[in-house]
Amino acid sequence: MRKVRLELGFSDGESTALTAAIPGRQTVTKVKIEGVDALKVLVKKLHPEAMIPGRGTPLSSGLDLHALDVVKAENVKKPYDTETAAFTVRAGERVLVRTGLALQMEAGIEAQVRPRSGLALKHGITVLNTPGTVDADYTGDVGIVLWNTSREPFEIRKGDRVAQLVFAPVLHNVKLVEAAELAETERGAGAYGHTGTKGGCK
Ligand SMILES: O=c1ccn([C@H]2C[C@H](O)[C@@H](COP(=O)(O)OP(=O)(O)OP(=O)(O)O)O2)c(=O)[nH]1
Repeated sequence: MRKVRLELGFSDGESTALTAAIPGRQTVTKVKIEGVDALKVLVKKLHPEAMIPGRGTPLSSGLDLHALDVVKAENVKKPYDTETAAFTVRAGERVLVRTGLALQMEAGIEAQVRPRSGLALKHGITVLNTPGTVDADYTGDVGIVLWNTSREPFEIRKGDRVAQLVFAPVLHNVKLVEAAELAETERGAGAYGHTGTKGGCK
């Protein structure tokens, strides 16, 4: 008989350890967790035509974000333009795609705005500041800084899924402590190609 130990850490810093006996030389191949609620993130429509994002498949990391309108940088504060059905992003141009949605997240969660790979590969459409950071305490429109890297204009219709939103854990309680010296490491100050590109790592 062998024992395995599982430790659960909670958001308030508490933790609990569970110990279970497993017979003989068997290994644990599956851990099933029940009774754990999904993390809830509030979403508010800032315009009735805004669309709530969803996952393509249950285990998709991202929820696809739908375009409500498209504005240039100087017009981000303007009211939504829901009269225009299709917006053209010129070759090389960057725009803000507004979703008409606002979020409210608990401390410890951030949302990241990321490109969709199909649009990137087929049309050269990416998110310029990827991953865009949506702070837990930001309650304005979730925007997508979209960049048409191609030589062709790209059309965005209202409702198109042009980027994806990934929720991720983030540490807020990190304190920078000034130090005169840092401990020695194998890498030291080596960076920007320090380990090369050929062959395997040692
Ligand atoms: O792709 C993005 C990036 C940012 N934001 C919103 C949410 C985020 O919380 C806020 C500020 O983003 P960030 O900190 O990246 O921008 P900044 O240029 O540093 O502005 P600020 O001074 O407002 O923090 O803008 C988006 O909606 N989409």
